[in-house]
Amino acid sequence: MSDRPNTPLLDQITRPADLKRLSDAQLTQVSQELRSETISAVSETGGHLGAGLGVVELTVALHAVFDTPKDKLIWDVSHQCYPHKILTERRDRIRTLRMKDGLSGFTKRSESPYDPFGAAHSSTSISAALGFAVARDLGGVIPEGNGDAIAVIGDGSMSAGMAFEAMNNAGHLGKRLFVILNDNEMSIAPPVGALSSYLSRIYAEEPFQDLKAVAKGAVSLLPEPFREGAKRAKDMLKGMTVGGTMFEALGFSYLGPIDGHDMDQLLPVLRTVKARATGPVLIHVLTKKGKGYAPAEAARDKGHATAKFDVVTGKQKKAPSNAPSYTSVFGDTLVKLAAQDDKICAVTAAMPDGTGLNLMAERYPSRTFDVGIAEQHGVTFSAALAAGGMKPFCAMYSTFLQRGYDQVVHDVAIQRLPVRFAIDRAGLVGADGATHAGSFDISFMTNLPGMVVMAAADEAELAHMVKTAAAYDAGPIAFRYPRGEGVGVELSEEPQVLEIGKGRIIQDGARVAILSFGTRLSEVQKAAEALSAKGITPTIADARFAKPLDRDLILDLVANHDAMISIEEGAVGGFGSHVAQLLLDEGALDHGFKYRSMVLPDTFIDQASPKDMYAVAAMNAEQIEAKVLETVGVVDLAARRG
Ligand SMILES: Cc1ncc(C[n+]2csc(CCOP(=O)(O)OP(=O)(O)O)c2C)c(N)n1
Ligand SMILES: CC(=O)[C@@H](O)[C@H](O)COP(=O)(O)O
Ligand SMILES: [Mg+2]
Repeated sequence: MSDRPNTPLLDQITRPADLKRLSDAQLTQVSQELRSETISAVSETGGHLGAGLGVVELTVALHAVFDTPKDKLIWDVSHQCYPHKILTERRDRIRTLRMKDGLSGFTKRSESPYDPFGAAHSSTSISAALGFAVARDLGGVIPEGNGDAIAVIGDGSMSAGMAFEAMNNAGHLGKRLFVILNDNEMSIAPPVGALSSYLSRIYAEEPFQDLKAVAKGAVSLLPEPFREGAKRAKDMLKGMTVGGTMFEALGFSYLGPIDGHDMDQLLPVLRTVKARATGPVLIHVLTKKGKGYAPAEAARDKGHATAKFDVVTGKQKKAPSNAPSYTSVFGDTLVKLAAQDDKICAVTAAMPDGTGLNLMAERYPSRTFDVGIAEQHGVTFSAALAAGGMKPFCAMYSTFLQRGYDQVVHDVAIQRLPVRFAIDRAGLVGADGATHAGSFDISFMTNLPGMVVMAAADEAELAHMVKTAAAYDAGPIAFRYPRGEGVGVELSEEPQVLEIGKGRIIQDGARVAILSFGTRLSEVQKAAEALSAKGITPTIADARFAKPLDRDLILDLVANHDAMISIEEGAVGGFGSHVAQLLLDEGALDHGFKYRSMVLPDTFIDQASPKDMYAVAAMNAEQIEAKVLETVGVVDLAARRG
């Protein structure tokens, strides 16, 4: 290491092996520099700031003690991985985070060998770590080698069933495995539930300052790892919990709680477990989300996610909005309907603000339930609320509803229970990338017998669909809408109840019909304007429903046009596939009628702006225009040659 004064130590770190040459005091200095670098980078890119700031010391300590990438460091959700990326050969690209062709905002196997397991949905890390540990012990061979497996999981993510399924299995198998429980007493919103209270009680029973003093005393016995003192420190730390913990009951050794911002505690404890552990160990680390950046620490969400910002003031640089977000239209409409109907209630899985249910929670707290990160439970809970005579709105992001799919089938659809699924973040979402894209819900919901599936073309349509769902008691019903702002249409005072299975004509035309499902409608309209200059006026229809399909509307379009193109913000197997099935069943394609569908391509699309992602998917106005020209056979040869 350079002895040059004032040279940031971080400038001398390219990869974790470089940390091994530093003293403990220098590691503390690296942490400070890493925190500044993280803040500086996220101020330019926007993204998940608070979680990363909370694990800066932990990141340095883990990389200093363990031997990544041979040892497998697995970040749960991985929204806290920016400091990890800086230390693992990616500092030079850290200012491209979440951008097109830049670094992913999450861990990603294809990006780096230091990311042994990708994530972005929560609570998968313990299962993954256990899989690596078992593969190691069975002699699995991979280029980086198979060392220790370490899962870092937050208190919010620990509330999901999957984490406990993994703990249960790990405790039974008894493999050497490390779980770091990063307890910052925050999820995106303040954490909820009995587990959260339990974790607080673990250290509330002993004043934290006392524990800290004892822990410090214990670890001061450990000038070097692997000495006799290590065992004593371990025993002392373990002995601090009164009467054992639920983790011990599950077969883990429990260590802690320790202060996750104090390198004098983190380093010796990690060295101790690395040297001594034989089975599964859980290390309970207390941290602060947003640590070390006052605007994040002061924010309601502790800086969970931010737009680009000014580092000095913390002020976020957001583009002014021209229309309300779909999320807020959903939240506002639901609150209005709940005022008229006391059976309306709402369920969110740890996303009250993200789904707009914060509005419902403020106005009707006794009818609003945040179940924690527990989509499976949230869906079944909603099913039984419906069975019990309530009108539950189960509001989830499309991507997270995937986790509750068996419950949608088994508990809701088969029993024909009138759960109202409000599916937010439908379609391509932008900077969060492929893991968060809402690509599959049209397919997986329309495949279910008895499920009604709607997509809003704009924010006014969304309000109608919320009202339609509230009025529909015959079985389950779902409506989907995208992330971000509406298109700026006027919202009616009184939303309407739509007729189930009926679409609407937006524009009458000739030769070709465009049948839109969802918010591609505005792109279709832009394409139609460009086409009119070329002498083509397509008919435009908004299907509103993918299930049941508006057969009359569709067969009428077939009867009066030479060709039809459907478009939806979803993968193959959804709306277009159901339309194709109808046309086949009706023999509508037997006589040369041309039908084409525009769906998301059969690839996972990397992060970029939604517009750029839809360009990759070939679903923006220009591409719709090209599809129409191609379909009706008026291909602009000059443009093609150009
Ligand atoms: C299955 C799933 N549901 C919801 C989310 C959205 N989400 C991302 S981070 C987060 C909070 C996680 O809290 P915690 O694990 O305590 O981490 P912290 O942000 O506090 O570091 C949530 C709810 C998700 N990523 N995955
Ligand atoms: C990490 C995670 O899963 C969430 O924080 C997600 O990034 C939120 O997305 P929205 O910004 O669309 O609410
Ligand atoms: Mg947390």
